[in-house]
Amino acid sequence: MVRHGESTANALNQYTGWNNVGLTQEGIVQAHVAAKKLKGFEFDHVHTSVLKRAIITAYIIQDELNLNYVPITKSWRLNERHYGALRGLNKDRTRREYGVSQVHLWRRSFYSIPPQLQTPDPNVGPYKYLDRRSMPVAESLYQAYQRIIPYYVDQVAPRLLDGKNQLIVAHGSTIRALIKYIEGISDQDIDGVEVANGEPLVYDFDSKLNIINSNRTKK
Ligand SMILES: O=C(O)[C@H](O)COP(=O)(O)O
Repeated sequence: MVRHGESTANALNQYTGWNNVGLTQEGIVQAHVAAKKLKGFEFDHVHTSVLKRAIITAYIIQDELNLNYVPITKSWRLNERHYGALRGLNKDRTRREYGVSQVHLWRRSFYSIPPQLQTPDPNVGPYKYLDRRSMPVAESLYQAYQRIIPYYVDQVAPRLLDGKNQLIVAHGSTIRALIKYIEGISDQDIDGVEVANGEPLVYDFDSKLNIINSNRTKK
């Protein structure tokens, strides 16, 4: 699993969520570095969100590894957690306005829901055929987990059980949800898990999907 390279919003320290921002030059470099770290891996399938910062990172990795031919599935279910009315705001400014602990809760607690949008965004582009009731106005990590894990269970786990290596290129909270599920981390302890841009996280599983090996550093 790889979190996309630095985005233009990351560089401005802005809440992003479902905002569709591109990569910075640094983010492009991080994607190439991630690919170099994955040298030697062969993937049978690539999964990503419908947000371009993840898609471009996935394309860079596939290109660098000469795996352009590998099928890729883009799903809204792998989108970043929806940041509601916080999106586009500067994280330091909200710390000054709402306090450090409130911002920490919004960013890292499993159940805290950020301030909601008045109405969901219009169903256009990749969300054209998404049931309006599934369009979030803000998500806690718990709510995002509810739409991310079914994707993993339906699309990733069966291929793992079939012995297929896969690459997931997604977002900080998407990957935190997947780590929580895969490692069985508690609702409280997920609070301390951070995912850096462009740092590949590798899991090896046995035939029953128990983890045999992982490079994730636990604090
Ligand atoms: O959506 C965002 O703002 C970032 O991708 C992740 O933000 P976080 O570090 O606040 O979870």
